[in-house]
Amino acid sequence: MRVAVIGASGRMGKNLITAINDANGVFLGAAILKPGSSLIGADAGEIAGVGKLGVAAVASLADCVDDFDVLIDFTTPTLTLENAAFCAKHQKAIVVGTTGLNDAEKAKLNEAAKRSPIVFAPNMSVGVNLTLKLLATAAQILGDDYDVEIVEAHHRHKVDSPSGTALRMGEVVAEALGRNLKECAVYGREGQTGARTQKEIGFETIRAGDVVGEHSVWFATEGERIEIVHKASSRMTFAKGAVRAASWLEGKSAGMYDMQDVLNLK
Ligand SMILES: NC(=O)C1=CN([C@@H]2O[C@H](COP(=O)(O)OP(=O)(O)OC[C@H]3O[C@@H](n4cnc5c(N)ncnc54)[C@H](OP(=O)(O)O)[C@@H]3O)[C@@H](O)[C@H]2O)C=CC1
Ligand SMILES: O=C(O)C1=N[C@H](C(=O)O)C[C@H](O)C1
Repeated sequence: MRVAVIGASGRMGKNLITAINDANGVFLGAAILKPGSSLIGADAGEIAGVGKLGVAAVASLADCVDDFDVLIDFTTPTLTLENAAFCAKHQKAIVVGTTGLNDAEKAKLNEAAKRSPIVFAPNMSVGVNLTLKLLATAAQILGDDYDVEIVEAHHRHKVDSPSGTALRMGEVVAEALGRNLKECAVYGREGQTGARTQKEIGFETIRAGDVVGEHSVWFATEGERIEIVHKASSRMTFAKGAVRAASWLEGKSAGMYDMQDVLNLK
């Protein structure tokens, strides 16, 4: 399977090229950079630091449309939507790791998934996807007596908050408790907020230094507290998951899938 990486010189882009190079059964078909990048024409393997791979970086998907079967996209919401529309038009599968899409943008991605298969997940690591299962179980057992708070920390460059993973964790817990996250989420308290309400789910965000990604979900009541914690120490965990998703997409029909589908966790 030939895989293309867009945003190839980004934090995830370089890890994705490395993960594709390490994997069996997939190889790098194309690498796409922002138009105007000084790296256009450079070897994608050298951009990623894995040595020459014989794939010169290009400035658009149109420049490499015949060179890939599946695109991996960890970029920005606006660009991801353009890429998904391109893939739908050209019958290519796409793995989307981009976070920070609003509801309207997610609806557009769902439209594209009617024409070609998409794996879309805010976190591609096996550990986080297992954690989502643990959270649903914990919430079902603990019920409304336990206050739920979600704390996440990421590097100083991250542009969206809370993280896509934290929001997905909130959705999973809310669903297990029979709540709608849109109605019960509270983001970053400040000032005279009043006492906590029983059914709110709180989100706290830390942005600092080079933190790869940490998520901690608290279930706290009088007398005890459970914390379910996931800490990523390398972006390769996300990249390997995305490459696994790309392989899994081979032969799939159009539709919207997530990492729970890829990992058979549903
Ligand atoms: N689902 C998951 O498991 C994970 C998701 N993410 C998400 O992935 C996204 C990217 O994160 P990260 O890699 O840290 O961010 P980066 O900013 O490092 O990477 C984004 C890349 O996209 C490039 N880009 C921007 N515009 C274009 C364009 N028009 N054409 C081609 N490339 C373009 C940028 O280029 P330039 O630098 O030149 O602007 C940059 O290299 C975020 O939404 C993040 O939250 C991150 C990790 C894991
Ligand atoms: O921007 C990041 O770095 C990450 N983003 C994802 C998110 O928003 O959940 C996943 C991971 O935690 C790293």
